[in-house]
Amino acid sequence: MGTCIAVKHLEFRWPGAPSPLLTIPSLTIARGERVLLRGASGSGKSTLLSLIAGVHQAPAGQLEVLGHDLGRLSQHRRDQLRANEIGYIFQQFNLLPFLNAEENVTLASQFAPARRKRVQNPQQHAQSLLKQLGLAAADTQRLASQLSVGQQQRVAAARALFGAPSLIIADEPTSALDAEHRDEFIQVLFKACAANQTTLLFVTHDQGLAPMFERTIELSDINHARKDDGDA
Ligand SMILES: Nc1ncnc2c1ncn2[C@@H]1O[C@H](COP(=O)(O)OP(=O)(O)OP(=O)(O)O)[C@@H](O)[C@H]1O
Repeated sequence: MGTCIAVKHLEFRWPGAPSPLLTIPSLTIARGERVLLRGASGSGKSTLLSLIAGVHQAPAGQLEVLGHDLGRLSQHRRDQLRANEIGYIFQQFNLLPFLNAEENVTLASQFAPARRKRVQNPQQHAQSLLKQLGLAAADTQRLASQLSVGQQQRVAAARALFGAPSLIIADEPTSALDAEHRDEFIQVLFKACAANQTTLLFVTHDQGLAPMFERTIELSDINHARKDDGDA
């Protein structure tokens, strides 16, 4: 199966902070795994995601993503790896309001040559992802600003899945949904990931989601920095 994410002795402190936010001796996530990362608000979940996505760099320890040691890559190479291999679903979706749903999805390809190469027809691929995620055909041509929150969430997921990236990082993408829509959204996300052996790292502080996932990681269990602080 292989390894998707391998962390060893990772340490990260925000500039000016009195102590490290993250001290993680070890964390391994296999390729194709669907993992829930849970932790209290402010415990460092988004920060860990930004390290895995190569947005920020940890000064100490080792962080390998899809076989690449991020500590040895330049910012440019990390940006390339993220664009080509990591689909990110943000808490606030970050859709472009003046583009329609389909255009928001295909836009991803313009910055990611490897993802673009894996797709023969971007429009068709976007339509098929949006359909799979439950967006009605007519809604794919509507501006993102005119879609409901739940519909925007589906578009954000389709954009992340465009071009079959190896890893999907989802940062609390269901926080605005009711329980029924939330479970349905997660199921379609699972289906889309399973189709491509995509690893899913899904972050939440919602206790109720754990039974849906293969594995739940409690950040307070793996992060020794927070344990020392006693406020995990
Ligand atoms: N860019 C930044 N600069 C300095 N400190 C930051 C920055 N981003 C986050 N922090 C701090 O790092 C800590 C963890 O924040 P983070 O967003 O990683 O937590 P989280 O677990 O994702 O929280 P939530 O569930 O509320 O989204 C907080 O104390 C926050 O203030």
